[in-house]
Amino acid sequence: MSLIIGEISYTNILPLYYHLDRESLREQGCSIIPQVPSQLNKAMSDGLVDVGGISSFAYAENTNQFTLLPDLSVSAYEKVGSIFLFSKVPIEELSGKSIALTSSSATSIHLLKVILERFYEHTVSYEMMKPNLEKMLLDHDACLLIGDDAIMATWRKAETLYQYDLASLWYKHTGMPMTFAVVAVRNDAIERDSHLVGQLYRSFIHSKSLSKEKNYQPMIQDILKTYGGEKAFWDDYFQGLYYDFSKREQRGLELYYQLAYELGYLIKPVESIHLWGAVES
Ligand SMILES: C=C(O[C@@H]1C=C(C(=O)O)C=C[C@H]1O)C(=O)O
Repeated sequence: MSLIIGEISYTNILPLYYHLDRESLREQGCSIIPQVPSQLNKAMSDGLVDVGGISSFAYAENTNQFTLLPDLSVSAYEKVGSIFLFSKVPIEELSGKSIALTSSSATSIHLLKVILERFYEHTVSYEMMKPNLEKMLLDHDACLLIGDDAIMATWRKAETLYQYDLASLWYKHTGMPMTFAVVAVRNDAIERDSHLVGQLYRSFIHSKSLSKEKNYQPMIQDILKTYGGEKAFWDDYFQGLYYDFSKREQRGLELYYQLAYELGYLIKPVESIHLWGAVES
């Protein structure tokens, strides 16, 4: 019995992992692998990771192989605070321009495409690049960064750049929340080790509840040591993120999947979001 657990190496998902009972999971043969979302998405779809946080877009590409753990996500309503388009021109003027996209993302790069193509009717060229604001903007008109790369970039970006929060743009045009990450488990891992998946699930829920109960302290104290910044910034950041996955967040995600499918970014439509233990209707 063992599980390989993926852990997104960005602070946004930390409340789900911070209070995990790592000791007990390790004793039962589990290992935890920290990687950026795009790497975890691939590792999970290749069967190298069994369970963990992944891009919500990656779930849509693997609905036949993955099941979602209920009540867990990284979602945002009016702002996310760590997924930004940095642009040399206002967003309305991006048609015909080139945009560099961070290679660490799957959800946000497709969300940006949906927003620009569907809501602004822009035709834009894209290039995937390693996350680095300065290098990305050398040969491009705009760039998309996520996670801590985006946060750090806001701390040092030039005043001349326009900055757009993708959750705010999505909310403005749809009135819906956006779910960036979900916690998925491979169906073969459920068949093999459902007891351990259950234990891990309860530990995720415990971590989420305890993180909220403690108002994200002492997690923020640790983040300050690693990343710096102001305590007030991190307090505000975590207050703006939602870690539940209620019907409302699911409806927002379904709309995103539908638009991504209509624009050809998903090969198959997502018929339904499959939650572990949920009765199929
Ligand atoms: C909230 C964020 O969401 C992240 C964005 C992801 C993506 O774009 O694929 C994947 C996982 C999330 O942790 C963030 O990057 O800040």
